Amino acid sequence: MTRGFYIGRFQPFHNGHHNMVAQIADDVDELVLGIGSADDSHTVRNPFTAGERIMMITKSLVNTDLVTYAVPIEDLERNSVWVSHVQSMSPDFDVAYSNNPLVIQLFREAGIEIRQSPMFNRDVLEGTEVRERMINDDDWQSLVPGAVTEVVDEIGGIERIQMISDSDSNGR
Ligand SMILES: Nc1ncnc2c1ncn2[C@@H]1O[C@H](COP(=O)(O)OP(=O)(O)OP(=O)(O)O)[C@@H](O)[C@H]1O
Ligand SMILES: NC(=O)c1ccc[n+]([C@@H]2O[C@H](COP(=O)(O)O)[C@@H](O)[C@H]2O)c1
Repeated sequence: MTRGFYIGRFQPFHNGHHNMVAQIADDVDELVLGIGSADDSHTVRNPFTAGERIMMITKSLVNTDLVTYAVPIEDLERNSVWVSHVQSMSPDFDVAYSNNPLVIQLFREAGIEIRQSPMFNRDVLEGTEVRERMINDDDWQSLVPGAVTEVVDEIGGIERIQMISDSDSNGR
């Protein structure tokens, strides 16, 4: 039995993340999805709460042939103890997945196996691009699983991100 760990901010969970999970599913029996920056929400860069991101992920992966756990992980001021913090919040895992250079470095230094994946269609499958389209009333729905569109509708996500962007001093 192998359990993997995949961390991201998932703001929102998009088709690039979904493809990455589909690929990871070939390697592992179970997967923990770490919801990074769990303490942040209501900014342009991090518009959705940890709870909202749990809904997006759980509903998007309902038909995936994999046991999944979504676990919120708050940020820390100290990178040097971040991996221990992650381990303290997550079910045990054998291998971590990320394409983020800092995350890769921290797991490596902690002696944990880390795997990267190719980027899928990165010119559009990027959280920043999805959020820009939400703000500008462009087509963001084609970049995310159908379940994410439903969650964003349910929580009034478009109204929220447009409001934040209007009043904004938060970075994108
Ligand atoms: N299109 C993609 N294909 C493969 N992996 C991706 C893709 N987009 C993001 N990832 C990876 O998924 C993980 C989580 O990504 P993250 O939540 O930061 O999304 P992002 O699209 O990079 O968002 P943002 O633009 O908001 O920073 C990171 O390791 C990231 O490199
Ligand atoms: N010191 C820390 O709190 C620390 C260090 C490395 C990564 N992280 C988090 O891990 C997540 C990585 O996800 P992304 O690949 O989506 O950036 C982010 O939420 C990031 O803030 C936090």
